[in-house]
Amino acid sequence: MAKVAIVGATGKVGQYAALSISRIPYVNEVQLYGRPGSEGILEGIARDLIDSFAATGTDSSVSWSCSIEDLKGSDVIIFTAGVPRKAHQTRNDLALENARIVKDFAEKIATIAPDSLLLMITNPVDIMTHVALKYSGKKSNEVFGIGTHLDSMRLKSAIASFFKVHVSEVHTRIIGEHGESMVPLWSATTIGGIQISNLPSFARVPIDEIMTQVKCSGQRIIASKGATVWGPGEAIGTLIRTILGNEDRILTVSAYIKAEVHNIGDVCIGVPVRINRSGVYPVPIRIEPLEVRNFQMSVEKIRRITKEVFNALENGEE
Ligand SMILES: NC(=O)C1=CN([C@@H]2O[C@H](COP(=O)(O)OP(=O)(O)OC[C@H]3O[C@@H](n4cnc5c(N)ncnc54)[C@H](O)[C@@H]3O)[C@@H](O)[C@H]2O)C=CC1
Ligand SMILES: O=C([O-])CC(=O)C(=O)O
Repeated sequence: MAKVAIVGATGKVGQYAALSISRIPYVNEVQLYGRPGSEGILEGIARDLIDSFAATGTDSSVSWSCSIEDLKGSDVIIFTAGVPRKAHQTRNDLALENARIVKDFAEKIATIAPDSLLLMITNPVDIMTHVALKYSGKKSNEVFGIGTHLDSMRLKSAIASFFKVHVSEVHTRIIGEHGESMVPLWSATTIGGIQISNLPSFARVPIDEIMTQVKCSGQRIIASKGATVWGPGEAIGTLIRTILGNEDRILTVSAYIKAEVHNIGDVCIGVPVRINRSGVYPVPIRIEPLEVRNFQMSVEKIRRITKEVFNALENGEE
């Protein structure tokens, strides 16, 4: 059984993540953590969550706290604290503001929760994952981000809809930045176990249209309803279930790579990893030359912004 804590639990994603993880049978304690002063709202969220349990037969305990020491003993800490973007912004526009929040938190939990896995959601998630890794001093398998898992879900739905098949028949993944430079791996996409390019109808797939839809999904949802909530919340649920069930599934998350993709590394970015109870393990892969080139460009972009953020954090820049 496991204790899972949510940092940023008063936020929109934090609240839905709480509901989503409370339904995982391995979770016996959900801890809602918020900034000092948010005790009242945390209590309300906890009560509302507990009200749902009688209907779902959920049997976890729910606690709330504004004291960071209470995160001690968490098996996994899900980090959703920070500013979300407005529809006219890119995720990278949030980098420095959110990096300061992540750094402060990572330094504190280094001693409070040295054994916890840390799942980053806050955007820009690849850069926040690297900031959390650096300042928490944790091992690289213990700190990871939701990365391109949600983008891969979005692509999977779009492909299933085009081919009129159940989503479970589609296997695909997107690697790279959770953002504009993301790279769909058509070479790793199958429908009913058949490589997608071996299906005659592949020629009719509107690839550019589908990728625009995937890339703009977050922005479109933010423009119309203010925030993306259920997609990320369910993605968080899948990741936590995979970890706590020690499932060894291969999912695409933001992880620190050394050289696993064609010798490209020293960056936190979306890649296929094997996930289990002790964390994430990037899977060495070989992909098509065009995919390598696009991944390399995505890596260079993320490395550059990460470096700028690290420099600004070290120099105390505003
Ligand atoms: N990577 C992904 O796939 C996704 C990432 N996100 C990101 O998750 C983050 C949260 O999004 P929402 O829940 O919609 O935002 P929200 O505004 O509803 O919630 C933000 C949370 O962060 C806390 N917070 C804000 N400033 C803080 C500070 N200085 N120190 C400590 N805590 C602070 C707030 O109290 C609140 O709990 C954003 O950065 C958003 O971009 C959201 C959806 C998907
Ligand atoms: O678009 C955003 O800012 C939120 C997010 O990362 C997503 O839903 O993909």
